[in-house]
Amino acid sequence: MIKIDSLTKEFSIGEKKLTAVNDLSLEIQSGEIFGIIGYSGAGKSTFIRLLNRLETPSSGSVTIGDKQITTLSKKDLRNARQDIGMIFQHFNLLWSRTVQDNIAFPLEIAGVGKSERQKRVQELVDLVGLTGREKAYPSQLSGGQKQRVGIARALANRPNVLLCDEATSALDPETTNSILDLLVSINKKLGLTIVMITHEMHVIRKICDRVAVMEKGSIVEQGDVLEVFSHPKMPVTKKFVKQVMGDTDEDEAEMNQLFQNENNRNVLRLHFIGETTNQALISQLAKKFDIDLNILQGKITQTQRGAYGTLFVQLIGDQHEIDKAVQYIDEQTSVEMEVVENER
Ligand SMILES: Nc1ncnc2c1ncn2[C@@H]1O[C@H](COP(=O)(O)OP(=O)(O)OP(=O)(O)O)[C@@H](O)[C@H]1O
Repeated sequence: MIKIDSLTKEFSIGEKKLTAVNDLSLEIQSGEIFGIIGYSGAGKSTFIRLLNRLETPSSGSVTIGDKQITTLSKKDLRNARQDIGMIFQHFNLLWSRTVQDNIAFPLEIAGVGKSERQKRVQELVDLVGLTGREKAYPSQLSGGQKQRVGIARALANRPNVLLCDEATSALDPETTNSILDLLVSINKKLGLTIVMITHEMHVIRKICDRVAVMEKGSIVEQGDVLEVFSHPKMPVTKKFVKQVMGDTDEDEAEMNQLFQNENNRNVLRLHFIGETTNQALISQLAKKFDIDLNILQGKITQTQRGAYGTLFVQLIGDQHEIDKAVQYIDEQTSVEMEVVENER
């Protein structure tokens, strides 16, 4: 477990003091993928660099496993860092070294012998999907491949924790997805705890179990990703959710317009959260009851903890059958439902 207690980092700029991380406390469980999201300047990079003491805190503590990182001597810190891998937005590779030599670098520093090093490097190359590219130089690789080298290098000494500092921000959406998939598979295969900072809600949605929202050096909201998606509290969180879900207020307004038309009766708003999200519900309803279903609008998005979203559906047919279908959704499924009333 990672335990962060009242962590504060102040920078002095001339006479002025700037508090980049402000009395921040947080617990991250072993084996989870924990995301920290915030806009530029929120203090995310400073925070993640405090975890492995690339930045020295002004006050507070960071404990990873049984080690209090903040009080370790330089030598003990060097050893402790072998348990904490890190990847970066701009990869931070050694440009004059090949893929295999970049990955071997932390093993050389740790004093691992040549034959064991070679074996480990090959394992890592295979793990991150770079087989055949061992002798390439970073300049010959795509952005996604460079990040794969970064990940392999970060995992070389078999760390328990992987810190990701905007690891996909320099990548196009498709490559971002492939790197995120790789991180999930590594998390599952190795039981690695992953802490990632990002300004993209898509990253949180796709791979994180829990999320904390950071603003002005503090965490203003945190929880399970699904919970935060479905019930965002703070304005900043609502803005991030909008990044992925679109503007739900606008959607509502559009739907209300539609309901002014009296032909639009029997409209349901189905709200899916997590395991309850069962898109098969629509086909089930059509099979079980003598009705047609017309999907008017909606958005369902997948998270690590299941899917989340809203569908507006109109039920068409005999009112008795429609009532039975509504009762079925209400009583037999865990989908949250609201019958949207026609105002006329
Ligand atoms: N070494 C430093 N010296 C002085 N101020 C710093 C230093 N590092 C960061 N800051 C300031 O601390 C605040 C938080 O910066 P930080 O980089 O941690 O934010 P961030 O959320 O990661 O944003 P970004 O994604 O833009 O880097 C900013 O106001 C920044 O200017």
